[in-house]
Order: sequence, then structure tokens, then C-alpha cells
Amino acid sequence: MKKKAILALEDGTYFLGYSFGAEGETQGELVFNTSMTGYQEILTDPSYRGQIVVMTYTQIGNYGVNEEDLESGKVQVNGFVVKEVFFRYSNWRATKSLDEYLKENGVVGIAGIDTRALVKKIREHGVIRGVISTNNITPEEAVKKARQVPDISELDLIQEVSTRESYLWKQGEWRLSEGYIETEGEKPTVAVVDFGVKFNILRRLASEGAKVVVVPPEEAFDFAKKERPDALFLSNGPGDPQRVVEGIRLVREFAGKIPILGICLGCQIVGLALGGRTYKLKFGHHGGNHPVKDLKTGKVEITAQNHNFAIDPDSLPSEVEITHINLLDETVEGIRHKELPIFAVQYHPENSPGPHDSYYLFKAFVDMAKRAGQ
Ligand SMILES: NC(=O)CC[C@H](N)C(=O)O
Repeated sequence: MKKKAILALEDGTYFLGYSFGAEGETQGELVFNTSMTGYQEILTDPSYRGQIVVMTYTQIGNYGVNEEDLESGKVQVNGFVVKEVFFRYSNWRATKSLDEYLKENGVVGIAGIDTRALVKKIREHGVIRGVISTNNITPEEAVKKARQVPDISELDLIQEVSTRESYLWKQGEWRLSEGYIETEGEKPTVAVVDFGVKFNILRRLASEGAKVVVVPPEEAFDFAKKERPDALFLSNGPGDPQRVVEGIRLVREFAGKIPILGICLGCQIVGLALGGRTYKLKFGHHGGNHPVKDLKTGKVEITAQNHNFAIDPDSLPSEVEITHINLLDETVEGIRHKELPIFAVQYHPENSPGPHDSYYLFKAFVDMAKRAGQ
């Protein structure tokens, strides 16, 4: 017999389903992800801290989990909601089931949910707070708990996911039957400010030949002053960008001194540091098929995305140019400073999971850093 579980929302709605992964109770903001594959990369993306992820794709778990498709050392989502979960899996790289993996990581999942109805609700209401419980509580109790979930903008989530100490990253590209290739990047040195960086960002930078040093946010300022890296990279990460004051200060200090690239949270930080404002989107962008237009070339890239906040285009000063927009809702997807070597994208050029259209951005950045380091 499958163990029963409940998913309750702050608006009073609840869904009954069954438990997989860890048993117990969890809470967070619900967001939906439209990727058809890549649940392991999604689960381990540190930007999902504080959030319960609902998959729109209906069958999850059928290829198990493996030792390689990790975006960080563990499962980061607060909870996982699916229509149908597969306890039996089949894939040559798989080492265990999704159920075992979530159990090991202590993360609560719920299956048997009408995810189409749930996604419609999130689209109408916007991001919504919720609770998953396997504890046999009444729907009324569960709804009450959902209403007590704190707003994500009140939480300090970065400290839960960023590194405590600096380290050198050596993993490069993945090759069939070899796995990830070790690289010893020499130059340029890129200091990655870790707000919850995804491994594939580090792999992309290393693959382009950079020496990648990952630094905790609170040490980044002193590190950049002392070690003089050739470029600064601001990573993705969870929570509200307005809370990341050390990041904003860092960009203001080093703008024009060394090249800077920001991705996702890093992009929002760059926007704030250059004088813009950020706001919360109704239900964010989470998926692998968002069309983004490069306004200079007119080219459209199909991108992977995971964000709830965005830069307000009207808030940007005249020295900052909007370089990319999202073709679904015309929100800002990329900015650059017109004179200084600073650029940033809201989407995820490292993909993972997602299409590889935007890999060229890492080369452009490493080339910029090479020139700066000469
Ligand atoms: N992937 C990210 O870096 C997310 C950035 C930010 N936490 C947001 O939700 O918008």
C-alpha cells in the first residue's frame, strides 16, 4: 500500500496523493518546471532552495538517477510534486531510483497529483505557498500551515548553499565513456562568486580554458583585491536579489576594473549595482524551452531558465543596454554596460537541463578575461 500524502495551498485548495522519497512534512513556494527531462539537474539546482517544484511533464523517475548529472552536492528543492513517479527505472548510467535518492537526501515528494490543475492554479494565482505532508493531518491543518510559510524575500538562503571555503574547480566537459574530463586551466583566472553556483557553469568556464576559483560571497571582495583575478563571475542562486548586498557592493567596486559576467541571480545583482531595480514575476520562468532574442543579431536562442525575479527595464540608467529579451513575455533576459566590460544574462547559458544554444557566451567571457589579463 502506498502511503498517503497531502499537498495544501495557502488559498485553501488541497490535493491528495501518495508519498515518495522521504516521509514527513515540508513547505515552500510552489513553482512549476516545464522541462521534459533533467529532473536530477533540477532537483540539485541550488537556486530552488525555499521552493517546492512541480513538474508539468507527467512521468518522472523513469531513467533513475546517476552519479554525474549533479548541479550541486545534494538535492536542494524543498519538495517535489509529480503526476506519476516511476519506482522502476531503466538507463545505463542509473545507479538508483528517484525514490531512493530523495529518501537519502531527506526530501519529501508527492505523486498522484493532478499537476495540470495545479499548474493552472499557479498560473492564475501566481507563485503560491504550500505544504506537503505525509503525517496524516487534516486538510484544514495543512492549509493553515501553508498560510504560515514565510515569504521567500524574508529568507537568507544563500548561506545554506554557498561554499564556506575557496576551492579550485577542475571538471570540464563530459565525454562518452570518459565522463568529465579533468582540466588544468592556466589563464585567465576567473573568480566565481558562489551564491549557489551550478556545477555546469563551472564546467563550461573550465572547458573554455579558464582557471576557475570558487569563492564564498563574504570573501569575494578581499579575494578580488588581493589575488587580482582576470575576471569576476557572479553565479546563480536562491532568493531575492535585493538581499545580496555584498554582491551589489562587489560589482560597484570592480566595475570597469576587471570584466564581470553575471548569470541569473548574478544578472539581477549586476542590474541592481548599475542602478536598476528588480521585481518579482507572477510565476517565474522555469523550464528548458524559453525563446530569447538577442537584440543585436536578431537571433533567437532556446534557453533553460529558472528564476522568479527580473530586472525592471524602465529602471535601467542610460549607460546600460538591454541585450536580450524573452519572446514569451518580453521581460529582460540580458544586459550590458555600454562602455565597461560588464554583461549579464537572466537565462541559463550552461543549460543543464536544456538546449546548448547559448554556450558561446562562456567563450566570449573567457576571451574577454584573456584580453584583460594580458
Ligand atoms: N537561478 C537563479 O539564479 C535564480 C535567481 C533568483 N533567486 C530568482 O528566483 O529570480
